[in-house]
Amino acid sequence: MTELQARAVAKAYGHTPALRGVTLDVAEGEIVAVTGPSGCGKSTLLHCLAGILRPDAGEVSWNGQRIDTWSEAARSKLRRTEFGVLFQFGQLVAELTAAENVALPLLLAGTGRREARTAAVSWLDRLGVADLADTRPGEMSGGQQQRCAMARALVTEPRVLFADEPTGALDTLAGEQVLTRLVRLAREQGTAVVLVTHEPRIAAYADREVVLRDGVVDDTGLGLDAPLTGGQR
Ligand SMILES: Nc1ncnc2c1ncn2[C@@H]1O[C@H](COP(=O)(O)OP(=O)(O)OP(=O)(O)O)[C@@H](O)[C@H]1O
Repeated sequence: MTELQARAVAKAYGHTPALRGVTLDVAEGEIVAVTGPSGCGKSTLLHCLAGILRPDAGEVSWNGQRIDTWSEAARSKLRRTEFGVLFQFGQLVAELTAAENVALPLLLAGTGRREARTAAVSWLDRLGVADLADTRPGEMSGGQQQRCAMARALVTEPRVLFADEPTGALDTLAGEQVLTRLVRLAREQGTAVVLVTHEPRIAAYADREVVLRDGVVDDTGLGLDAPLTGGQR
């Protein structure tokens, strides 16, 4: 069943068009990689799908309901409940321990402290960093921080996780290890993932790859192997 739909989504920053009519469906539990050259609109599309940005034209729907017309408060609530968002730099709160960081979305949703802590430690364990529960981000490696950020993005068991180059700050091997774990955990709990990445290797973990080029979906079927006429890969 299609849960998330973008219809002819367009978005410009001033006179710079970023998206020029993108149509895309994400089914329940589907893992979709969004790839394409730098500047082709990947992050903008992710932000529009997640309700962070409002498109200038077109529609974004979730479970058959149009969400791009919702208020900022309603879209923000959706991101705290049914959606999860993960960026390249995990953006952990420096003053909080790993467990406190991961528990935060649950506490904001009204879960009790003890229950939130238990769930946080369990997710840290699933990401392989339970031993860091009482450690602050400043004392962790980049990969460890990113695992904690992933635990925090998954602890609410979102229906869709939006991840923008989530391992971009890690070296290839560390990035791939963290990502395979993320994909496995998402599959286990039926979370759909929209994953923005530059890396064709990483896109291989997805069920489907959507290639953007100059703000539109490239459906030539040539993907990233197509010769480029401009821009960088
Ligand atoms: N805040 C902004 N203000 C102005 N222009 C922007 C802004 N964000 C993005 N753009 C422009 O919109 C276009 C699409 O940017 P976007 O970040 O969505 O691409 P991307 O494919 O994610 O790029 P990258 O792979 O380099 O991260 C680019 O031309 C970019 O320069």
